[in-house]
Amino acid sequence: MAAPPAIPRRGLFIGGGWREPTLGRRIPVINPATEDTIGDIPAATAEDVELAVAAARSAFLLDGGSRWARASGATRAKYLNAIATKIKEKISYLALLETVDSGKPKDEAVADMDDVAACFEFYAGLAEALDGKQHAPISLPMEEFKTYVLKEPIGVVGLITPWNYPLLMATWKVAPALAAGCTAVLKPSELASLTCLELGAICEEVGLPSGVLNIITGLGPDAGAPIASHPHVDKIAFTGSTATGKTIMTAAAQMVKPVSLELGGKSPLVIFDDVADIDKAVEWAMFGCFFNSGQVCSATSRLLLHEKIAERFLDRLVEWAKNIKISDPLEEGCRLGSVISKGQYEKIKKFISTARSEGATILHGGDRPKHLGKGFFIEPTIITDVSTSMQIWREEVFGPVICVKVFKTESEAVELANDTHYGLAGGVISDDLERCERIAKVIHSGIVWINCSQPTLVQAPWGGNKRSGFGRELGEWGLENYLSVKQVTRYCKDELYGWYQRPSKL
Ligand SMILES: NC(=O)c1ccc[n+]([C@@H]2O[C@H](COP(=O)([O-])OP(=O)(O)OC[C@H]3O[C@@H](n4cnc5c(N)ncnc54)[C@H](O)[C@@H]3O)[C@@H](O)[C@H]2O)c1
Ligand SMILES: C[N+](C)(C)CC=O
Repeated sequence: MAAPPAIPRRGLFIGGGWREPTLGRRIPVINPATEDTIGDIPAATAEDVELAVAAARSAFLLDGGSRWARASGATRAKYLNAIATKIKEKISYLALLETVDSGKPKDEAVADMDDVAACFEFYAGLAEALDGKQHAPISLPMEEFKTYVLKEPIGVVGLITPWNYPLLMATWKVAPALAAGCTAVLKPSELASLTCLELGAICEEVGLPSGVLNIITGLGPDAGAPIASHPHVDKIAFTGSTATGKTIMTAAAQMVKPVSLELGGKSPLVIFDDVADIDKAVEWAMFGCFFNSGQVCSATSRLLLHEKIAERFLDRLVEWAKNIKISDPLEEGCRLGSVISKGQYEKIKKFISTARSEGATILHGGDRPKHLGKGFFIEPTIITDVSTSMQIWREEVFGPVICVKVFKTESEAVELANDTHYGLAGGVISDDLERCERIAKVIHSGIVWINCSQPTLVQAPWGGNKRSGFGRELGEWGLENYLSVKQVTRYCKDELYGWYQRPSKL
C-alpha cells in the first residue's frame, strides 16, 4: 500500500501569495476511506472574495492589459505549458493527495492528473493558435466598409467546481480561461480542495503573474455565493448539482452576467441482444457506473437491457461486480474506493432503502462491504424490478448504484433512454453500427458513446442539455466560453457617405 502523503497547511492563494482567511476559520479535511482528520483548509468568506476579485481585476487591467489579457496567446501558452510540466513532475504526490482527499483509487487519481497535464497543454496550443485567428476578415457584399473580428477575454471569471474530480474539473475551467486571457477566482469544493491549493503553489513556482489565478477555499454559501453575485466578476462557470446551478443562475441574472452550467445527470446505457461478447459489454456497464464509485456526472446509471440477454447479462454483471477489489484506495489494485463523505454515504444508503421500499430488488450490493469496518464504502449495487416512477430511476444518486430496466424493441429503448429531465450523456452497445448511429441521433443528450461508456477527450466538446445545463467545455468550445467576440468595422472611402445633405458654406 502506498504511504499517505504529507498534507501541506495552505492559506488562500490571492494576488500571487498566501494569506489566512480574514475571519481565521478553517475546515477539517477528512480522509473518507479512514474517517481520520488529516489536515485543514481555509474557510473563506465574502471579505476574502473581495480581495481575490480585486486581485484578479487589477491583474486583468494592469498596464492596459498588456501583461496578461492583451499579451499574445503565445506568451500565455508558455505559462500553461510550464504548469503542465510541473503537474507531470509532481504527478505521484498530487495523485496521492487527491486519493486521501476524495477516496478515489490511486490508479484513478493518477489518470486524472495525466488528464490535468494534458488539458493545460491542449489549451496552451489553443492560446497560441488564437493569435492567428485575430483580425479574421468578414466577407461583405459592399466595398465602402471593411470588417474584422477580434476575440477578447471576457474579463474576471468566477470558477466554481465540485469534489468528484477536484483538480480535473477545476482545470477544465482554469486552463481555457487563462488561455483566453481572462483572470480568475477559483472556488473548489470544500469537500476536496487539497490539489487545487497545490495548483496555487505551482502557479507561484512558474511565476504566473500575480492575481491571474486566485484560489479561494470555503463553503458554498460563504465563499461561492459572493463570487456568483459579485459585480466585478464578468462570468461564472459552474460545475455541480442542478440545485446549486439554479441558485447561481439566479444570482448571476441580477447583473445579466453570463453563466455556463455543467450539472447533474441520469444517463442511460442501452444494450442490445446482438452483442457477441457479453463480457465486453458488461465491463463498459461497470465502468459506466462504478468508476469513481459512480460519482461521475455522466455515469450511465440507468442500464437498459434487451429482454433476450437480460438474464445472462445480469448474471455476468453480478459475477464481475463481486470481483471488484474494494479497499483502501491507496492499496495496489483497488478498483472501488470510498465515497466522498459521510453525508454522501448516508444519501446513497437512503436511495437504496427507498428503492427497496418502493418495490425494487437489490440484486447485488447495497451495503458497506463486510471486510471494511470504517470508511465511507458502499458495495457496487445493482437494482432490478425498477419502474419509471421510482426515485431510483428519476434522480441522480452519485454513487455506485446502477438501476436496470428490460426492453423489447428499439423504439421502447429510445423512449426509456429519453425518460429523464437530464440530458448529459447516453450510450448504446450493439454489434449493428447502423443501429448505434440511429440511436446516437435520437438520444437527447450532449454526449453519446457507442460501444463504450465514459471516455472523456480533451479535444471533444463536453456538456449537457435539459437540466444537465448548457454551454460546452473542452475542445475549442471550452475556449469560446471565455472569449467575447468583437466586430470592428471601418468606413474606407474618401468621399462622404451621402445620406444627409451637406449644408451650404454660405
Ligand atoms: N456536468 C458535468 O460536467 C459535471 C461534472 C462533475 C460534477 N457534476 C455534478 O456535480 C454534482 C456533485 O458535485 P457537488 O456535490 O460538489 O455539487 P454542489 O452543487 O453541492 O457544489 C458544487 C460547488 O458549488 C459550491 N456551492 C454550493 N452552494 C453554493 C452557492 N449557494 N453559491 C455558490 N456556490 C455554491 C460548492 O461549495 C462547490 O464548490 C453532481 O450533481 C454532478 O452531476 C457535473
Ligand atoms: C467528465 N468526468 C467524467 C471527468 C467528470 C464528470 O463528473
